[in-house]
Amino acid sequence: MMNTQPIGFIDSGVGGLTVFKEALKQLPHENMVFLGDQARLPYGPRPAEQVVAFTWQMVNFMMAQNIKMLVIACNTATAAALDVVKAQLPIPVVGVILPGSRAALKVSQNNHIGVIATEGTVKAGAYAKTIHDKNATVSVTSLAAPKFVPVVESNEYQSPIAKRIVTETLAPLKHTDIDTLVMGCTHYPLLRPIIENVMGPKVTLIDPGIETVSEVSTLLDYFDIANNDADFTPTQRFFTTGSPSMFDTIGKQWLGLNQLHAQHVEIDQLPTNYEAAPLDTIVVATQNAGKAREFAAVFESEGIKVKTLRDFPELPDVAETGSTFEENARIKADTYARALELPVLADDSGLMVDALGGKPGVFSARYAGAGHNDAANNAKLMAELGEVPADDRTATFHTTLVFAKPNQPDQDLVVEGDLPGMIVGVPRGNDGFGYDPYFYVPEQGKTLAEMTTDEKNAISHRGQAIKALAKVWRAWYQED
Ligand SMILES: O=c1nc[nH]c2c1ncn2[C@H]1C[C@H](O)[C@@H](COP(=O)(O)OP(=O)(O)OP(=O)(O)O)O1
Ligand SMILES: [Mg+2]
Repeated sequence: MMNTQPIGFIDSGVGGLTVFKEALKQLPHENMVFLGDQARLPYGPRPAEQVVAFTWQMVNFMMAQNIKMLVIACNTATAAALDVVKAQLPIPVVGVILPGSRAALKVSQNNHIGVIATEGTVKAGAYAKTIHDKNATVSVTSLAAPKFVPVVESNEYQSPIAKRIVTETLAPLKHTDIDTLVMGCTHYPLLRPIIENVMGPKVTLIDPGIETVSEVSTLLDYFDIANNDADFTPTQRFFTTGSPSMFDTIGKQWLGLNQLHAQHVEIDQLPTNYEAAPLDTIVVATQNAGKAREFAAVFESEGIKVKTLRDFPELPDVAETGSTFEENARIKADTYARALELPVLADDSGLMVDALGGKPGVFSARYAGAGHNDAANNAKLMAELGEVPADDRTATFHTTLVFAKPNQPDQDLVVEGDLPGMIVGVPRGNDGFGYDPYFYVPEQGKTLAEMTTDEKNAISHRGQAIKALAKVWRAWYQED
């Protein structure tokens, strides 16, 4: 797969760059976007509701960058907002606390883990809770280190001041027997040499960022949204709500880059909650103009535009290799949903003639051979039916519709519709497409090609399937 949508990283400031640095290492082909909310840091002392509101503003900024995955590279924001953001965003969201807790549990020998973090993270008990969920016998000692973030953000993290602050702050932990210390704020790994020095060799430091990026990597594969093109040279973009010059200085140093130009952005007017983009377009994975017209007639009457594969000429064809309508519709919907990163509706349909043992069925489009040629297909149908008497020419048109979301291959929505009728020996009517001129509907006294699009939709296999879809798709669309 070649998915070049970026991965988004958000933090209150430059701390998230410790996670970003790890991502550069582990995910060398991914485009990435970073946002630091430096104008409003530190997040640590703020009330949780405010951290949630600020986080949504960062998330909304990121969603406008068309990201395929979000990393909350901030422990305070993870503690306050991960659950709600994860529940509402249509893309995968990763926080830092669970991966950090997992790493600490793996390392600790004596089951006594220390955590240093911001006041917000400590107050929420985020690490203690997550660690105890996994192993209730472990004891966790948490300590707030509110002075660390300002030291890092002012680019003093290698200075004597930093040494003094770290030594003073960590003093209470020196009297414990912790053998593992989680750096529970993404700013802290910048202070790692000093923290290591103060805590001594018996304490192993945990940088949750490293484990977080491993989880990101796993999820990219799981959702099949990684960019696996080894020749691809990715770009990194950096945004800050504060001053780009300070960001650039620390960023270049920490990431070891020669060039780094962060762009200043304002996000405080963005919404503090998430509103899914209103659905105004449905993509139907079809090359068939006749089908497209019928979908458009239904959806456009509800104010929804219909796009088809003709609007995306760069997309490759897929082979309809299934042996049922549903299999083929799934192949079309799933493949194009993933390629477009959008929900996609596919239609697989066909004509089943009783006197021909249900043929042409799933082979309706290719009845007379490869390619789409309605005239050749109809000629073959007439030839095959030969002298079969009019009364025995019963047939059924069938449609299976599959609606697929890009990130949830197991949640495809499937509906069907059937229309019984008769195959006539002489074509009638100029509307419709495919086998329509030969498909006679006794109740209407017309072939499908003698009906307007609306008349056909009112009774047809496709029209019925769309009606079944109409009852369920909005709820399905909004589900995770
Ligand atoms: O209402 C219909 N009225 C007349 N003919 C119809 C109808 N519905 C399906 N049919 C015929 C057309 C095609 O020969 C085959 C569907 O094949 P099927 O693969 O689903 O569609 P397709 O290849 O034309 O377009 P695509 O796969 O890009 O959606 O059955
Ligand atoms: Mg087809």
